[in-house]
Amino acid sequence: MESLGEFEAAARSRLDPAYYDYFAGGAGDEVTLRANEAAFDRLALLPRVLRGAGKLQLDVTLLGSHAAMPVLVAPTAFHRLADPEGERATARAARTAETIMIVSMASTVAVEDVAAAAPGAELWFQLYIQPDPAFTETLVRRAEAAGCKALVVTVDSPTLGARARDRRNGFHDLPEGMYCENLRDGARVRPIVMSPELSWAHIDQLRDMTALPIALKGVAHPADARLALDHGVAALLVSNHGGRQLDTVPAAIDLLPDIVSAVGGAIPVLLDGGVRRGTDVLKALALGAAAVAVGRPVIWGLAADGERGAGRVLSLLRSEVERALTLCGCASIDELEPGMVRRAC
Ligand SMILES: Cc1cc2nc3c(=O)[nH]c(=O)nc-3n(C[C@H](O)[C@H](O)[C@H](O)COP(=O)(O)O)c2cc1C
Ligand SMILES: CC(C)CC(=O)C(=O)O
Repeated sequence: MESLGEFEAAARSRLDPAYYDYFAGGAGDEVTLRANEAAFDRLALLPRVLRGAGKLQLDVTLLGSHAAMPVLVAPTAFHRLADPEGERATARAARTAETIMIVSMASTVAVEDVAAAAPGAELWFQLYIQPDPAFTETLVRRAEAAGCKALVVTVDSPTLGARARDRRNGFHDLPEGMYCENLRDGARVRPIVMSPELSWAHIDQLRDMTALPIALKGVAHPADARLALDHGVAALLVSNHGGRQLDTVPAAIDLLPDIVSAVGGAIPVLLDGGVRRGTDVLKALALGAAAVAVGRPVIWGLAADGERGAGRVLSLLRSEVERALTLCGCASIDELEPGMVRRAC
């Protein structure tokens, strides 16, 4: 398969339609879901020429973790719905691509087992802070012990987005025998609680609880980006949750410039949402992202062909980034700058 679009088609033909809809769908009228991809298409790249470019350089170091390319695996739930090996397969694919996998708190393989399946993989852990601080601490300790190098706290989910496809399909529970393994607490599996009561005080408490760097995922407003700096956050992930939470939030790539300017280089800014081509990666990096993450494309790879499919998605993106960078007259991703991106229409 030669493009991420083909992986989605292959995944769709293999998946139970209700699972396909869960993975593919968004909230409300899916305005934001569509906008994420469409906004990349409205941006044009302006290449430089005759630059005597040297050897390609795609490596990035983020929060002390190394990635051989500026494309990370975004945290997505329920990988065993796509492949029996689930997150084990994803972690191995990420390790082969030498990139960072952000393990979802809602993974269907326990974080310890994800780590054990892919020794040497660079893992971060995505956390929904739970109202019970003792349980949040249990999750943090498990992520630390499993070797995760950062916590990615998702802050765009004070409640779950309204997902019409799931309602229509009656999809609200994992099938028999599949669980959110990180939510096990003795004999029971706890539900994930999304709470509107979370505040910056919870971020401060988390900072006191752990030495791991904390990234916030889902910051959209520049004022919140500035507050994040005041609260010692180590990175921001600009994201609208792939259009699955509040509908009609702007496309992720359209949110990026204001967040980058609010942060003023103090901490790295990452982005996810709608990245489907190497050229999308370049646009985000040129506009100031330190790296991007991909959610659905990895799931499509996983559903199409397990570890190999997820690996192929990542290697396709890598080769697209390499070619686009060379065609832009650049050797290193550090040479990308805002002047190379134009609004196309
Ligand atoms: C099926 C699915 C499950 C997701 N699960 C989580 C999750 O557990 N935690 C989280 O913070 N974000 C979750 N997300 C959001 C992703 O991390 C990411 O923001 C989004 O997928 C990026 O958009 P993209 O799919 O267009 O690349 C999920 C997204 C999808 C599609
Ligand atoms: C609610 C979770 C289990 C997963 C999630 O964040 C999502 O489906 O977007």
